[in-house]
Amino acid sequence: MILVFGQSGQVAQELARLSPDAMFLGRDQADLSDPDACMDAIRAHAPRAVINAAAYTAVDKAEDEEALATTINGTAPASMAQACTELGVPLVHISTDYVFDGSGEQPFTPDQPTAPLGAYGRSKLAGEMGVRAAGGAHAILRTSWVFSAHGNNFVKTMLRLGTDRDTLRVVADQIGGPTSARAIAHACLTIAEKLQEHPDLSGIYHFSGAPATSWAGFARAIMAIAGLDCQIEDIPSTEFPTPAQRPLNSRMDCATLARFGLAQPDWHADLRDVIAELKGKA
Ligand SMILES: NC(=O)C1=CN([C@@H]2O[C@H](COP(=O)(O)OP(=O)(O)OC[C@H]3O[C@@H](n4cnc5c(N)ncnc54)[C@H](OP(=O)(O)O)[C@@H]3O)[C@@H](O)[C@H]2O)C=CC1
Ligand SMILES: Cc1cn([C@H]2C[C@H](O)[C@@H](COP(=O)(O)OP(=O)(O)O[C@H]3O[C@@H](C)C(=O)[C@@H](O)[C@H]3O)O2)c(=O)[nH]c1=O
Ligand SMILES: [Mg+2]
Repeated sequence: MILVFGQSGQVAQELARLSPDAMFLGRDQADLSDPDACMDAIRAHAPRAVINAAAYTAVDKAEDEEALATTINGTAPASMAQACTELGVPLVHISTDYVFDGSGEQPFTPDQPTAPLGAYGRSKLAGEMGVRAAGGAHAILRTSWVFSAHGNNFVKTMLRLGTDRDTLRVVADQIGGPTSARAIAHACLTIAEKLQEHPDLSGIYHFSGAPATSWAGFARAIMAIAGLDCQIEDIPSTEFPTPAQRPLNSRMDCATLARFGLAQPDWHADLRDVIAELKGKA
């Protein structure tokens, strides 16, 4: 059995669709603010692989709650990895582009130095280090700009705002790869299967949607596909102040994912699917 931490999140819900036989632990079954409980859950269920799809993802709020974010995103994954190492089963752990400082214009490779700009990024980096330190079979999958029909995400925010407003001001100097939760879930399952036979493939991998765009570019695509008459005005990040600073360059080089037979997903195609799904629900 594959054990998944997370139940209500974007990636967890897509994992449930693709792999209904997996076991999903929501907050009630395993609270990541109690890392020992996560360790105990793995020991108790003795799965053949573990996927961690739960995290503290409120980027701005993390600035005020760094200790809690660090327990959930740093200590809990480290404890999961220790339990997985004991059992000899692989852990697939999801991380973020926000571990980088966003300098330059080239895509970051997995081995490039990290330097998070905010508390969320620091907490996720702590998780990466904890997972690696446990010394077992693992994949750290760094992804970015996750969207889906569930939960909170930029696509749903834009659809909501775009319905009421004629224009929206959106940052155009942060560049990255929007990634569907569906594609991430598929990648996690593929990697979890392969790592069981090939623990030598352990390491950090990048997985983000292509082609790279800005949040403003992504917003325009959302309005176009949804048929909403809302103009997107390009603004610099300096005109959209937020408690946490975001990286300007979130481009990630995903080439090494080919080791698992995975390529970058086309976010346009996935965005069409998500918007169609949301329209179906409405
Ligand atoms: N969202 C994004 O844009 C990006 C996300 N990532 C990473 O991808 C992964 C999946 O993110 P995504 O699906 O978007 O996340 P969501 O924000 O959609 O969901 C987060 C999940 O974590 C759970 N969770 C939060 N705190 C706890 C806790 N203390 N104990 C147990 N569960 C908890 C939530 O449960 P509940 O519903 O009960 O709160 C929820 O199921 C994370 O590792 C995230 O860091 C990486 C790049 C971009
Ligand atoms: C709503 C809105 C946002 N923005 C900007 C703010 C921000 O720079 C950008 C995206 O807004 P969000 O709130 O979705 O950003 P954010 O929550 O920081 O998204 C991040 O979440 C974490 C979990 C990750 O790991 C990252 O990969 C990334 O997806 O758009 C505008 O410019 N105009 C607007 O009207
Ligand atoms: Mg957000």
